[in-house]
Amino acid sequence: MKPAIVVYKALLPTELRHKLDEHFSVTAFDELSSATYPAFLQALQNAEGLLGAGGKIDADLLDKAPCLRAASTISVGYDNFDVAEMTRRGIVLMNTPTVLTETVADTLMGLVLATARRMTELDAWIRAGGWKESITPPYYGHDVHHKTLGILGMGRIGTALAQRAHFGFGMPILYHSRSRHQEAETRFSARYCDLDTLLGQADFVCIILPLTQQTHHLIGREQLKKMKPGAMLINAGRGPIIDEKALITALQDGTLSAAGLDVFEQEPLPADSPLMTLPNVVLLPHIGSATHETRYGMTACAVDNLIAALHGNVKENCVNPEALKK
Ligand SMILES: NC(=O)C1=CN([C@@H]2O[C@H](COP(=O)(O)OP(=O)(O)OC[C@H]3O[C@@H](n4cnc5c(N)ncnc54)[C@H](O)[C@@H]3O)[C@@H](O)[C@H]2O)C=CC1
Ligand SMILES: O=C(O)C(=O)CO
Repeated sequence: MKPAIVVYKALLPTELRHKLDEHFSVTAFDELSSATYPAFLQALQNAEGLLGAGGKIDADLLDKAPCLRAASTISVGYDNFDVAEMTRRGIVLMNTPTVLTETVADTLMGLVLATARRMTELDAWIRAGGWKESITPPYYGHDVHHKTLGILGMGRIGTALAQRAHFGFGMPILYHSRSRHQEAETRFSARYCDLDTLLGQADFVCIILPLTQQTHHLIGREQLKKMKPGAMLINAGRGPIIDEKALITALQDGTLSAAGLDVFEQEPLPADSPLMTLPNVVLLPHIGSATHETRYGMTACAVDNLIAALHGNVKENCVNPEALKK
């Protein structure tokens, strides 16, 4: 008999659904809503595998899935999973690094440009009947090329961003990360420094860190005050890395000149968030990796990851290899 799996919020292309069907007995939920949630919980009771995106996968939910052996997330970030609890139960967690790296670095560079050159504000301007004659110096943007870029998190995506900034825009690069990154230093002349130095010297601070206990609210009121006057803050890591209340105050009182955000403390961003009305903010709805090509690559990778995990053939993309030993 094929192992039972539950797929949620995965939007599987036909050929990937067929691939899963060859290996597993699949129960799929395109959306998780109050209408579909009871059936989802019911299906979890026999599921050996779980594949999907988002959601809070904690001990309570794992209790509802007593047969679970592997979970495969269509993302590189896995802060929504209780990894320690999964490892304790011998449940393998798989993710999709690498396939999305270049696309997310493109998004970050796009956010830097859109924020510095006020692209969304000027888009709204022209739609409201404005034209360039009415744009006076207070509405001008700022140069990006040759300005100093600060990268928080010199991992896969941070390095791809450094490559773009160095070769495409001639930007000097500062970075702060858990450890030194030789390739970024050698190939892109990136300079390692502590957080305060980076905040004090960078014209653009780009966050592409994972959300962990250590990075939660890493950027708060004190850190925002340490940023160089006129500097801009870009976040595509996870929303709670920035204290969003402090960010809003800094944007309102001029401590921070502008921000470009793909991620938020609460997602979807609440309609009454002050961020919605601030002109000096560029907002994206967590679409860092959302291109046709990359989302296909991520979904294909997550499918292969689950097949490998449930067939005891894991070679890569395992978040908690200790679980394999249980
Ligand atoms: N907005 C979006 O759509 C997307 C967001 N992401 C986010 O980007 C994150 C990074 O992705 P990758 O570059 O593939 O991961 P990675 O693991 O290659 O890089 C993360 C880097 O952060 C550093 N780091 C971790 N904790 C730190 C700390 N406390 N202090 C300083 N540095 C620390 C690590 O040393 C590493 O260099 C993901 O975890 C996810 O949260 C990723 C993809 C898409
Ligand atoms: O992969 C991730 O971590 C995302 O946020 C979505 O691509």
